[in-house]
Amino acid sequence: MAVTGARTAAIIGGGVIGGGWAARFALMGWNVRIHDTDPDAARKIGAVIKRARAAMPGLWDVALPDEGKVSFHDDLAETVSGAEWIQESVPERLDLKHEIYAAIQAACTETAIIGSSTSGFRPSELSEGAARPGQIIVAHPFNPVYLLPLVEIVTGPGTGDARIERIRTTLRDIGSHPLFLRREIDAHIADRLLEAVWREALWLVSDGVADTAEIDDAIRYGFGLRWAQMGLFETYRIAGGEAGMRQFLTQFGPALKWPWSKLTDVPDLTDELVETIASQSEAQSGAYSIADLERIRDANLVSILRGLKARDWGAGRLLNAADRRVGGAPKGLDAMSLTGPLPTGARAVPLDWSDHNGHMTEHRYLQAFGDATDRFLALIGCDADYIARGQSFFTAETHIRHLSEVRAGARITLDTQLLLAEGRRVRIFHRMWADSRLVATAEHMLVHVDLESRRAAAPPPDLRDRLARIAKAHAHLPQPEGAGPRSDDRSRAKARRRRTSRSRAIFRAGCPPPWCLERTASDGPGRDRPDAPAPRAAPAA
Ligand SMILES: NC(=O)C1=CN([C@@H]2O[C@H](COP(=O)(O)OP(=O)(O)OC[C@H]3O[C@@H](n4cnc5c(N)ncnc54)[C@H](O)[C@@H]3O)[C@@H](O)[C@H]2O)C=CC1
Ligand SMILES: C[N+](C)(C)CC(=O)CC(=O)[O-]
Repeated sequence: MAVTGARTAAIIGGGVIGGGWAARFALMGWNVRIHDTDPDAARKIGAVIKRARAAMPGLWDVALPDEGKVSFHDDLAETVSGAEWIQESVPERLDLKHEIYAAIQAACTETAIIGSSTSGFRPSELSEGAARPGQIIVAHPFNPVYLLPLVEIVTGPGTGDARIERIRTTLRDIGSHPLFLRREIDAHIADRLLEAVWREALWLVSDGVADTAEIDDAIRYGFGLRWAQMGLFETYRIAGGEAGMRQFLTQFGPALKWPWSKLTDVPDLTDELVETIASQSEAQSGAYSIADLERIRDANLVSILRGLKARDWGAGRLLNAADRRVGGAPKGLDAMSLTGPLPTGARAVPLDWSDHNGHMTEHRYLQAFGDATDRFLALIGCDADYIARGQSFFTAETHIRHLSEVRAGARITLDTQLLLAEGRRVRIFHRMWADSRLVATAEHMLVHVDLESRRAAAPPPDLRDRLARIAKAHAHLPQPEGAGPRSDDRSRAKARRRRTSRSRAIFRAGCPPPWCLERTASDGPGRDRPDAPAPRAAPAA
């Protein structure tokens, strides 16, 4: 049953949270065995995994491992036998959880980690009467488990250093962020905070101060936006002005003694209050089904997380580190075969790259091809250090062909053929594949430039040598279908165009002056124009 080399996770209870765990493990390449007493569990988890496939892999800017095999088992012992990580996500009832651990420990290996998704029980409560108490820990995730990185870890005295290290590395391997609690408390850290806000929100409704939509607006238009990127303490540090946190505490400390919040006082969930909240919630969100809301939530979270990723901040920084772990160090040119197009990208299509037609939108093709160009340039030595030393390539011309559609979550790979490396000019041809389907191609004309003068300049010998090595190998490859004419035909055509339209073309706003791009090392100084403007195209890197 197991795919060779893949690790195995067992999920006991595959509801909202167990389904999310199953999706995260499977999409990170683990084989996943699921045991759930609900006969409808396979359908429900299938829907979660489908949603996760569209949303999760695109959070990474590198390709994730091949998806693991997901299987369903009626027998709990069969589910957990030989599994490395066993995640219990049955309803929040201590007696039920105890029953489940007894059955798990009778069948699992002693080295397996048994994590509980419990929102509030402590490890000492969970492991009461267990055969091996140290084996059971709290691993509390956040919904949706396949997108949110946080997992609160609460261990007990018997957990042991070696197991703690395995918990840390395993969760990092699946792209999660383990937050180890210093000691056990009811409801860990996050649910303690959430519960306080939740209680206040219920009081606000119960007291008729606000309805459910108004309370949600207070969060999503205000402090909710701040919390996603800086949390509470960093946010309030800024609110103290230049004097920071000390000033904030001095200024707002007294308010803590005022009756602003109801703290542990809980409103009675009378039938009337339940009806009030349920009908307000229906008026607020009833236009959407739960499945619609889950899709909208996932798309919003992906955009927020990818935004934070671009800023390399908070959860985004975490994801960038996960990219480096999953993608590993990129191969250099010397480690590559040059007999075919060079591999220049592999990733999944992010959810927020989709448009109203339900497939990857136009400008994201340019982004994916632009990333492939950057990778190609890094391979020939034009990397961040090279650019910092004052030289780079600018893209002067791009031609993209869309051949077949791709949807969010689809894995795409890119490869690059060098068509021309002559003087300052480099012409490359990228192909984008989804499985074995050619979905798009892009041809780019790049010009090597001096970043000080902003003008075309000959590349240095080491860079020219690497280009020449690739060019020699790629000269044996057939001209790709859809590529522009070869350089000889191109030069002749351009020369013709130059004769007829040079004066009109040069100064058209935003257009790179063709004569500037066409100059080659063999052009000689006689063709230099003292009034030549710099190429105006976007930088490639
Ligand atoms: N829903 C949430 O937002 C979060 C819940 N949690 C925790 O995760 C755990 C599970 O919660 P949910 O997924 O929300 O509940 P759920 O009700 O959606 O899922 C529970 C699943 O367990 C299955 N189940 C019940 N008895 C079983 C048994 N004896 N053997 C195998 N499967 C059994 C049910 O059929 C169901 O599919 C709870 O401990 C909860 O506190 C943690 C984080 C967030
Ligand atoms: C409401 N809840 C206590 C089950 C919430 C959690 O445990 C975490 C979450 O995802 O909000």
